[in-house]
Amino acid sequence: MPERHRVAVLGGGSFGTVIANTMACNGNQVALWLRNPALAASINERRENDEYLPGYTIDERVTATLDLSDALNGIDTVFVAVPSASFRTVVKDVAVQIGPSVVVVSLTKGIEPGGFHLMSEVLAQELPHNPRAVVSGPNLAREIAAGQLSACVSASPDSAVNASIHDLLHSDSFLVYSSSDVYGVELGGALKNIYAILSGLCHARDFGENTIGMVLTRALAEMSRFAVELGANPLTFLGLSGVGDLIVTCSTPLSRNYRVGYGLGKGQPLAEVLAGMDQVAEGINTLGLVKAEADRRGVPMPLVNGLYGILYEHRPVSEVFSDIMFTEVARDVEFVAS
Ligand SMILES: NC(=O)c1ccc[n+]([C@@H]2O[C@H](COP(=O)([O-])OP(=O)(O)OC[C@H]3O[C@@H](n4cnc5c(N)ncnc54)[C@H](O)[C@@H]3O)[C@@H](O)[C@H]2O)c1
Ligand SMILES: O=P(O)(O)OC[C@H](O)CO
Repeated sequence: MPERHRVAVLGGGSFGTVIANTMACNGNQVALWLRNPALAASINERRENDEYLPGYTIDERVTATLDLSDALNGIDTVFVAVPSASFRTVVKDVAVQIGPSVVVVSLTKGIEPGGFHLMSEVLAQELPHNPRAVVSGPNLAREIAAGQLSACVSASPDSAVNASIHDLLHSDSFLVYSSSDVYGVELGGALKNIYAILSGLCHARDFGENTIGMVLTRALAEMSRFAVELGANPLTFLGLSGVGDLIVTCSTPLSRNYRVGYGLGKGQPLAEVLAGMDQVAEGINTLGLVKAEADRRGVPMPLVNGLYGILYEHRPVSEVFSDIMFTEVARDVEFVAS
């Protein structure tokens, strides 16, 4: 297969690695930038990210590098796959090293701590002249690595940018759809992490499937309501990056956020659950940020408030669920039942 594009992926965790490899298998030359020399050597010499995706073979067209300038040299597109807490720092370094024609894509599903900035807003602030997009959807890295059929949504106001991302990423096992609703797509990916924590907690407490179905339906109502307040299209939440990602992340221990909730539901303190994870669970930070923003805007978020109470105010789970289901239900019933 002839070389097609030169691209960079920033962040050598599970998602950065699988997206880098997906593009390489499509014939593109991919620089994967990461910080861990041993991991770079593992990828370059043994074709394996032995820390995050052991056993997954990485194509020869992926070159791991510790040098950001090297990674960005001669590229037409850069994908950012670091946690939201590090996103701006990384993007600032990128901004001084790329020209205005390079397409910049966020793969990150979170909200910047210390304010309420979505990744698309950080990109607009730091790289105002570059074409930009976000990619989100029901995309468990391990399942993509296993070749399970998966699909994502590329969102940009510029259809040519969506087309270029489709060209890089789309394959027989990884389908790429397009949207112009950037906020809707990225908010779906960020907000569902909160409800994945809640779902993990419900599963740990052996709640029935009927109950969990009701909780997730309410979650969809709540996240859509919040996102619409921020300018998203409510219909986006009926698609892959909304309800699609919500279903996946709330259903499986492959999700880090679900695992956090499961541990909490089994009585582990939050600090202990997090100490046992070597990967980011974005929902923890997102929960506090969304609660503060919803309070500020006056958006009713009973599930967010309830989970916040369990995590940070030591409220008993049974008391919170009683409140959510019997006291605060009225405002969501209209949406859910219609
Ligand atoms: N893993 C998935 O299934 C998946 C799927 C879709 C989206 N995402 C999102 O992608 C983002 C990254 O997730 P992941 O699964 O790859 O996380 P991860 O925890 O597996 O890896 C994150 C990587 O970023 C690196 N990193 C952190 N701060 C950095 C910095 N300042 N500079 C350079 N590198 C830095 C870490 O060292 C690590 O290698 C998250 O926002 C996540 O929600 C993950
Ligand atoms: O492992 P999580 O909980 O970060 O979820 C991974 C992906 O976002 C699922 O689409």
